[in-house]
Amino acid sequence: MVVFPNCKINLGLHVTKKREDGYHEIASIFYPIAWHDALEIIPTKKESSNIQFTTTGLTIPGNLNANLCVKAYELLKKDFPQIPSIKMHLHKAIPMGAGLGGGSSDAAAVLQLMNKYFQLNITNQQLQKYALMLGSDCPFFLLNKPALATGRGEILQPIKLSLQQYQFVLLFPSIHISTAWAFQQITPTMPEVNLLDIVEQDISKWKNTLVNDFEIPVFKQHPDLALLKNQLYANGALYAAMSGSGSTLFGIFEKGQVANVEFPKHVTVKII
Ligand SMILES: C[C@@](CO)(OP(=O)(O)O)[C@H](O)COP(=O)(O)OP(=O)(O)OC[C@H]1O[C@@H](n2ccc(N)nc2=O)[C@H](O)[C@@H]1O
Ligand SMILES: Nc1ncnc2c1ncn2[C@@H]1O[C@H](COP(=O)(O)OP(=O)(O)O)[C@@H](O)[C@H]1O
Repeated sequence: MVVFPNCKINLGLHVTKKREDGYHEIASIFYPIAWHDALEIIPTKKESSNIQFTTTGLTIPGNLNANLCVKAYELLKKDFPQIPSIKMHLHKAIPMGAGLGGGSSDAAAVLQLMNKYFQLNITNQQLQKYALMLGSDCPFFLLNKPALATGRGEILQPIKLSLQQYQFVLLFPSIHISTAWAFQQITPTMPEVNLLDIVEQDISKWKNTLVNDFEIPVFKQHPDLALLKNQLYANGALYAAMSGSGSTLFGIFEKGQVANVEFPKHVTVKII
């Protein structure tokens, strides 16, 4: 069985509080974006290990056994020993360390796929708990609809927000940002604005109101990213920002406006 996990962008992101457990409270609007990996699971006869995991596409840093897909399999296998041995293949297309949540999306897909394929009958509520054990972004991908995220990112309030009439330009400048490092750069503060109020307004108003707290420290470390954001606006973006802890910048354009846009050669450009 093959599925195609997608990524997300953050429309506004505030880091509001540091918690006792080392994580931070955030407030952000998560919006799904149709840039996909591909993931296949095939049950197999029991071999030396429970899971044979292979990848193609972009090279994923770190040991294969540390991959979130393998961790998701092992997490369920611990509680559901009836899960058979499997072959799992991931074709990686979503950039990593990019603020797009690709790894979390893959992990959420493994949880959902195994629940369905092996008829584990895990409730949505329990799946959300497993997902949060794998990553703060992971529960969002079980919902995969526009939502206000609070807490670590797992308290999700679905919202009515459709940006289907626009085109998205995503720019990945091949800079890998560590999420843990990005959080450490921030002094948490409660925002004076309300994200839900802002996204209800016309997109032309977002430029001066919708803020990602990570932009200041990440742009300070990588000034080229601020230039790329400016380029998105110079090319006619209605709204432009960094996604999550970076380094991907996105611009939201009127359809048809994107054809004339040009960006530096070293940047991966995805138009959706
Ligand atoms: C910043 C956000 C915004 O959507 O996304 P990305 O930029 O990574 O895509 C998320 O909060 C990232 O979620 P995710 O990438 O799943 O993070 P995790 O694996 O849970 O945590 C990685 C590290 O980031 C820090 N962390 C993460 C989430 C959070 N609410 N508070 C934190 O302090 C912790 O130091 C943690 O050890
Ligand atoms: N399936 C996976 N896809 C991508 N990265 C993974 C995966 N499993 C583990 N990782 C690790 O997680 C890191 C962050 O990846 P990712 O979730 O894509 O970043 P971000 O949340 O910043 O978009 C990677 O550099 C990699 O070491």
